[in-house]
This record gives sequence, structure tokens and C-alpha cells, in this order.
Amino acid sequence: MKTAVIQFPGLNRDRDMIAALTRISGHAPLTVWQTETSIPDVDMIVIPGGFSYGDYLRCGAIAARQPVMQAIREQAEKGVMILGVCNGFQILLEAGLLPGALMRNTSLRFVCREVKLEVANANTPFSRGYNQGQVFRCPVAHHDGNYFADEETLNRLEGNGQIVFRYAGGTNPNGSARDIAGIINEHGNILGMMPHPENLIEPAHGGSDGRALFAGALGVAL
Ligand SMILES: NC(=O)CC[C@H](N)C(=O)O
Repeated sequence: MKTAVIQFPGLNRDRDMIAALTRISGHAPLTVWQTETSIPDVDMIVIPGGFSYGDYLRCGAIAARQPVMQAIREQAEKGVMILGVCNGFQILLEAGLLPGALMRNTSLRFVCREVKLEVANANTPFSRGYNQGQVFRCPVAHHDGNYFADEETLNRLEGNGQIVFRYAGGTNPNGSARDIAGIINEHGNILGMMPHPENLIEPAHGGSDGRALFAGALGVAL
């Protein structure tokens, strides 16, 4: 399984993502800078978290308009798996690759803590490493994680099984509609999620609940 990690100025979780992908797949991902207009053939492209362009304008808005996004769009159309985590999720929304928006947390504070996630749909390439309904631990760290979409869109996401992860056990940290933590596109190859599974993959992190996401997506053993 070959992977690529996209880099924008201001991201800070790219190193964690590269480490997670390397440890779990056994291969270092390619790194692709935002000015590239093509992406070599890989099985999964990851947009990691952080503060691209200092979160100016809106989180992810400037990154979403850089040249590499056209290349991501082309790969997505070919069916390549695209994963956006946190700022990566914000970028996918700003690029129109996923529906809805991420607004300021209802607390108006940056929230850095652990939450519980429930697998609302285990039948996707990104969640197949978990069981349907499984609840697992995952860290979050963001100030704009409050997922919003109009009722019609929320109903459609729900009806199609496009809500993949939900905050569980009253741990919704940001006010997201219907406790949404992660959604997938209709075609089933683009996933955006606010929490950071790459930060809980080995005992030194205090647990390895995030590992199944990558192992499942990459088709490797846990
Ligand atoms: N960890 C992250 O990716 C943070 C995303 C974004 N900068 C926010 O705070 O909402």
C-alpha cells in the first residue's frame, strides 16, 4: 500500500501522520507539497491536521485553493482513498469535496482532550477495521470542529450511511450537529474527520485505538 501526505504551510500534524503511516504500513509515505500539480499513483492520500495558512479567513479556506487540490480531485475521481483529519477535514469541506461546514466550537474555546467515538458505519474502507457500533477512544484538538449542514443534507448523510464516526457517551466537544465526528462522500472514498486517530496508535500514546483505522484502510494486520 502506497500513501501520500499533502503538506501546506502551517500544518503541524504532518509528522505524526507520516509516523503513523510508516509504522502501520511499513512504508514511509510520499510527501507532496501544496504547489504540486500532480500526485504519483498511491492507494491513499492523506491531508493531515494543523493550522494551514494560520487559519486566516476560515480554517482550510486558503489551502483549499492551492494547486495540489486539483490533483487530489483528479485522484479522487479515479477512486483513490482520500483521508482528511482535522484541518484536513476543514480543507476537504472548503474544497467542496465533502458537504457541510465546520464552525467555531460552541464553547468558543480551543478544545484539546480525549473523546469517545462510535463507529456509525463500519462498512467503509476507513472504518472496516472496527466493528459496527464499536466505541473507541480518540484525541481531539481544534477550535473549529462544530460540524454544520442543513437538515436536508444531514438527513441525506444519515440515510446513506455517510456518517461514519459519531461522538459517543456525551463527549461531543464542539456542538457538532447529530454528534458528527466524521463523514464520507457518497462514492465512499473520501473521509473527513475531526479527531486524530494518528495520535493514539501505540502504548507510548496511552493506547492504540486509532490503529484500526489505518490498518483497515491499508489492509494490513493490526
Ligand atoms: N489540529 C487541527 O488540525 C486544528 C484545526 C484548526 N486549526 C482548528 O483549530 O480548528
